Amino acid sequence: MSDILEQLAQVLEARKEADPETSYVASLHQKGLNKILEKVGEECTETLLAAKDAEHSGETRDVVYETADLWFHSMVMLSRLGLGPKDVIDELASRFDLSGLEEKASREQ
Ligand SMILES: N=c1c2ncn([C@@H]3O[C@H](COP(=O)(O)OP(=O)(O)OP(=O)(O)O)[C@@H](O)[C@H]3O)c2ncn1[C@@H]1O[C@H](COP(=O)(O)O)[C@@H](O)[C@H]1O
Repeated sequence: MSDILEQLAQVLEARKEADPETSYVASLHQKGLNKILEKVGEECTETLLAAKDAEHSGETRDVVYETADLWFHSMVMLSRLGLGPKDVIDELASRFDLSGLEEKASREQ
């Protein structure tokens, strides 16, 4: 799994107990789950608007920026519920059919 996602998850855990005056993540936790979900919804809308613009303009920078905001707020939501990026990565991995790749690797040896 991405080291960055895992390191960010560790920072998010630590920020649960931080000062809401100085930590954005702590301020979200102080406001509660509904505020965190509101931010996930906002970032989702901003991401899809950026994607629609990108299809017309060919400029993809905003899509990457808004998707990072969406992933970040989704990670705060997961953290709030005692989950982390590993839970999602494991779920994706369980859906991923590795059989074709393993077969190809053994042919190449
Ligand atoms: N990756 C991020 C990150 N991405 C986005 N944001 C914040 O998410 C918010 C995005 O919301 P908006 O775009 O709606 O901006 P806004 O109008 O300021 O937000 P609201 O007032 O509506 O809540 C901004 O305040 C950004 O600063 C982030 N804040 C923090 N992090 C990471 O989280 C770590 C802990 O942050 P603190 O809790 O602030 O120490 C940091 O070290 C960073 O690595």
